[in-house]
Amino acid sequence: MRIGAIEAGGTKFVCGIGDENGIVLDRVSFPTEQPEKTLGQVIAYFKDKQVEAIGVGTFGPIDIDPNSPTYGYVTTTPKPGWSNYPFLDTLKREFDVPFGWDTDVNAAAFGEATWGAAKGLDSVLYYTIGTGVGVGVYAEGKMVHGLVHPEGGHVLTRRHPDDAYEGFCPYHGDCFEGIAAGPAIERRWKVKGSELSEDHPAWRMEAFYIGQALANAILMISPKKIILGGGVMHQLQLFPLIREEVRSNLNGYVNAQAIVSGLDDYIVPPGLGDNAGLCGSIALGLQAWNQNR
Ligand SMILES: Nc1ncnc2c1ncn2[C@@H]1O[C@H](COP(=O)(O)OP(=O)(O)OP(=O)(O)O)[C@@H](O)[C@H]1O
Ligand SMILES: [Zn+2]
Repeated sequence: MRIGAIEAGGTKFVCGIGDENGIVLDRVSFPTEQPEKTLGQVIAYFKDKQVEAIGVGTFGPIDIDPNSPTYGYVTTTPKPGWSNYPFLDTLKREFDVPFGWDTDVNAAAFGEATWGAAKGLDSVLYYTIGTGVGVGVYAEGKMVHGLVHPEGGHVLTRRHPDDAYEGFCPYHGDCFEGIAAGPAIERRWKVKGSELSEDHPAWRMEAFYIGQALANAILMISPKKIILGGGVMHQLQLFPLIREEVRSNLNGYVNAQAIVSGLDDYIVPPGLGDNAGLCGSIALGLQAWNQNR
């Protein structure tokens, strides 16, 4: 079967076709511009693709409450043109198929639980640490929705004693995203993260912040696996440093094998690699199709 998938990011859109096993059959990508233009490209791409469902995993914040009059809207984003934009309705007008709709990170968590590093688990957290920080929560076999959706990038972390950087979050300054996302690394050290050497002190400081956010999440959600993706996590030397910080923050309090002796398998990169987002959207589309049968 052919499932359409849209991974809508703040900088680029990825559209693709996948099958019911999460295999990506085709993909294209274009920059995120004004919604009329970008969604026009999305519609043109899917026009002749004969998909049976479409899954959308998108940047947010978004309205995911099916009973809300603005369900399927992007809500308060500063992204020019996208604030209060009826993203989902624009697509529904063109394609008479079931639609799945969730945040990019909830979708990625779902995709990883369906086909990736958390395959078979009913509980996983997915972090993307890139231009921003997003957290997807999949718990008890469902993507977590509440008042809105989880916004775990904006939790507060204690400051590193040697860190003078003020943070860039327009809402909170030095929240976790403000102090640990890619732009924070670049502004603090005056060089792009990708150009810092593997043993630069930046990575210990980065792990210090990520380790706190993860320890908090472990205490609050008790996930069975934590997956860390996004541009910054291409720095694989971060993984052992983060595990060390998590161990030290929890300090023996959480008595589970995964924490006590299994952190190497507990805090891991995406099993689906750079397809985590797109596969998540395929999984959303497949779920919508199944619910509609
Ligand atoms: N190899 C790398 N090492 C360190 N930082 C990197 C690396 N590659 C990209 N980054 C940083 O990650 C950020 C881009 O993140 P990503 O590639 O996940 O894109 P994005 O989709 O725009 O981010 P987001 O998921 O927040 O929308 C930039 O700040 C960039 O400097
Ligand atoms: Zn913030």
